[in-house]
Amino acid sequence: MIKDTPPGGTPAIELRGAGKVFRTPSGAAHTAVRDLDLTVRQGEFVAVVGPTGCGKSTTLTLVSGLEEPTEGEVLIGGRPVDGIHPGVGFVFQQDAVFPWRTVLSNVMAGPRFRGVPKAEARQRARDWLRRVGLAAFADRYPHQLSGGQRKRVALAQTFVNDPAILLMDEPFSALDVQTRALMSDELLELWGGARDGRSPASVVFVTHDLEEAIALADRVVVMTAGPATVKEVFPIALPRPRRVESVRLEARFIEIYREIWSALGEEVRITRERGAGHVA
Ligand SMILES: Nc1ncnc2c1ncn2[C@@H]1O[C@H](COP(=O)(O)OP(=O)(O)OP(=O)(O)O)[C@@H](O)[C@H]1O
Repeated sequence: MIKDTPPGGTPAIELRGAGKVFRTPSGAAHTAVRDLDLTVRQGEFVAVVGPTGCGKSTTLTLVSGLEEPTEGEVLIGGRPVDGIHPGVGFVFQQDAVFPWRTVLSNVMAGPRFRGVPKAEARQRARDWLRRVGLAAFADRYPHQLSGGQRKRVALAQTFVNDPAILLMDEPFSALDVQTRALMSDELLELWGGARDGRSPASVVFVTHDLEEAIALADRVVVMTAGPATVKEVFPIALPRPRRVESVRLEARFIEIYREIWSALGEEVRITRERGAGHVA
């Protein structure tokens, strides 16, 4: 087990003994996550893997401020999370685009909402559309784009707000395998080069795909079967820059995969043996 303390400076995200109990419609208590201890450093890319339904998304909603913990603490930049933090960006499996707005207007929406003057918002949006390879698509509507292109819009929409923290919940899982690998590479490039010489965003990336987790992350967090807590944290000592299609063929990658799978596979088996979910 790797001790989870950052080397110095204020950690970007801290979960300290955090837990979440939901009330089900029948009034019963359902523990989704428990005793979560995790620190994400500034500029660190952390991937979270765990069996289906274990509580990965719930962990993200606690960090996002969309839900409050019922136990323990969640801190961003050393302060308790109190509602949705302006420095946090999200990318989910479902695209959060406005279907009635053009691509450009979608990417401008965040800065406009934050009070950026129209001309500057347009300029920033155009710049991000260029960076994600969609400069020629600014006037299209979301339904006129492919799944991968819509995902690029979602990335531009998020990065245009210059988030210090990026929360991603299976952002590429609806894409085909090749597009997915391409998008992972693009994400790494955007993440590495986004903040003009400043430390990159701190990322928490939830995925079902262990290969994706290893290819992207500095550390991979394995969660237990639900109610989830941190089972083990694995540092990924693979050099950057990485290209996901080539890095996963490296001998070291395969060794890391085996090591993490021995921890994750056990939790997946427990979840399967219980059936789809767990009894709270
Ligand atoms: N609002 C809610 N009310 C009641 N129970 C909830 C609520 N949200 C989530 N849960 C339950 O909490 C548990 C964890 O759900 P969560 O979505 O966090 O898991 P997950 O690991 O992200 O799942 P998956 O891998 O399938 O996406 C599940 O049993 C789920 O049914």
